[in-house]
Amino acid sequence: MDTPLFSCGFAVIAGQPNAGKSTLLNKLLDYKLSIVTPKPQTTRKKITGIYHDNRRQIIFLDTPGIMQPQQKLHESMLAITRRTLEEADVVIALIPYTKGSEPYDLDFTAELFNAWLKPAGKPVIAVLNKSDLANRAVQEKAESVMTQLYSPAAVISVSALEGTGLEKLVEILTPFLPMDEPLYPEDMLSTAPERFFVSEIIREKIFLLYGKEVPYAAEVVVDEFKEQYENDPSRKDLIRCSVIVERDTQKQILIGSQGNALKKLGKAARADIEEMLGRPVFLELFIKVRPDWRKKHNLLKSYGY
Ligand SMILES: Nc1nc2c(ncn2[C@@H]2O[C@H](COP(=O)(O)OP(=O)(O)OP(=O)(O)O)[C@@H](O)[C@H]2O)c(=O)[nH]1
Repeated sequence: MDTPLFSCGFAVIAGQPNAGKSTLLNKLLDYKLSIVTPKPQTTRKKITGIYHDNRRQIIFLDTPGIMQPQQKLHESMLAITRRTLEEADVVIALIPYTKGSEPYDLDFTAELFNAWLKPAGKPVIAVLNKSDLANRAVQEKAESVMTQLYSPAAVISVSALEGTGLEKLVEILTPFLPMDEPLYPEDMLSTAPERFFVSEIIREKIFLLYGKEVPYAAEVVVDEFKEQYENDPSRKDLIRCSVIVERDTQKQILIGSQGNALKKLGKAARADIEEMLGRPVFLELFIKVRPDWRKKHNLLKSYGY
């Protein structure tokens, strides 16, 4: 009897901020791996998520959204996107439908294909996301225009939010993956460590709870992660984190009157961290001011950019 064929490879998700990359990844893996917020540019670093079934293992690499760099942090984020594209066996160009006069952002799509995807030279699947916002006639037209203009290897409309079209997308990606043994164990969802997800959860809550520039000026560093619950269930795991901001005024906003805003942040983050880890934690947040950290090479490096 023939051994069953198995494919394994890397699919990079690239697109504009807010295209729905994180939502797609979470839905495909049926797990909230990547933070999702209504604000653009929440994904700052590459995230690896691993999809596994009996025929294939697809290692998805999420990338920071492509935009015009306005500061050093953005330049580092774009460099991450460029390097990630080099690792791809296949690229998902994720383009969201919009409700405006154009079915999707025509200018950005031209830039995505011409400036980013063609030079990378990898097979590209054009994935039109948010299909719940466009009727079938609009979708068919958009798919055919996309094929004429950019000749991707395939075009498909999906709704990451509602989960439609995703099984078909997995089938479309498969022939582009090398025939190979799985690289990772089948129950492994990501290669990133737990402490990375802890800092991402806190960042997500900052994006959801605070307005204006505060979330963009904030970075979260896990200073200490003491696992003690497993050996002694009377003691919760202890997680100490610094929330870095650029100015004193931002620190005051994060803390809020009588510390109420910070308490709310801690409570919301702790609930999600406990759900992710499946055990109780004691979470301590310290707010620190590092003036202009987003412009300083050394600080960016120490935060992993
Ligand atoms: N209607 C609709 N909304 C969606 C869909 N997919 C994502 N969204 C919404 O679009 C917004 C952005 O989604 P994200 O998944 O955070 O987008 P992203 O591309 O990861 O964004 P960045 O982290 O900024 O690069 C969120 O409010 C999502 O709920 C979809 O299929 N349909």
